[in-house]
Amino acid sequence: MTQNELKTLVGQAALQYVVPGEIIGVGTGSTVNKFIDALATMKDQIKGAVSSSVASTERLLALGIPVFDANEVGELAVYVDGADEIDGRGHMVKGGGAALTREKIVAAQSRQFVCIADASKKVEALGAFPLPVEVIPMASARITRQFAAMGGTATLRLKDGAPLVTDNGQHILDVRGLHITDPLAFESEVNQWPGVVTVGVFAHQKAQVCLLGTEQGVLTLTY
Ligand SMILES: O=C(CO)[C@H](O)[C@H](O)COP(=O)(O)O
Repeated sequence: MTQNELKTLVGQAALQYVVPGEIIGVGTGSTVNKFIDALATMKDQIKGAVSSSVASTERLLALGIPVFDANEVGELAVYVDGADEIDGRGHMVKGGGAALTREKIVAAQSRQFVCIADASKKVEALGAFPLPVEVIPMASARITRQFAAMGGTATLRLKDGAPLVTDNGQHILDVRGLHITDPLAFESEVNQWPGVVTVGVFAHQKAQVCLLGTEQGVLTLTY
């Protein structure tokens, strides 16, 4: 199976976690796009979605799924999102699509995080994928130095030759060379650095379930 087919498989499999009559938390990325397409087949059974990005909002609305502001709704039963890496305890690296801040907000508002990913995302330890960190632009040079002091090399993410601007109007640093042995402690520490909006380690907002797309079918991992 191609990676695209595996993404379709897990996107469809996530429908089993959709609670009829509820508002669903929806993440961002190519795997989530498959979930959104599948969700459209049961749009009459749900109230709508809370979205983690402008891109997902546009896709949801185009398919006729109402999108609610996070502040208009209470706790969500389930949040479905992809990941760039997921370890054996449900800790993830996210933000390859630059949506990490809103993803963490919607995840925090949800009782259950269902991660959907193809098998290439499963890792022993986080850190091979460059770690996305959303930062306030005026702090990016200092934050780059702080990562250098812990052995990481941060580079400003560009789009069309200019710094990428997130949905929140901020910048993204991608950090290579980190060894994240304690994701909870790492996330807590980096989150405290002035100018860091969100670090792409999701350990406090980890997954409770991962639907992993493999050649043998969908593997359900629980944490
Ligand atoms: O964190 C994300 C976006 O910010 C995505 O969930 C992550 O990058 C995985 O994306 P894809 O499903 O396209 O591989």
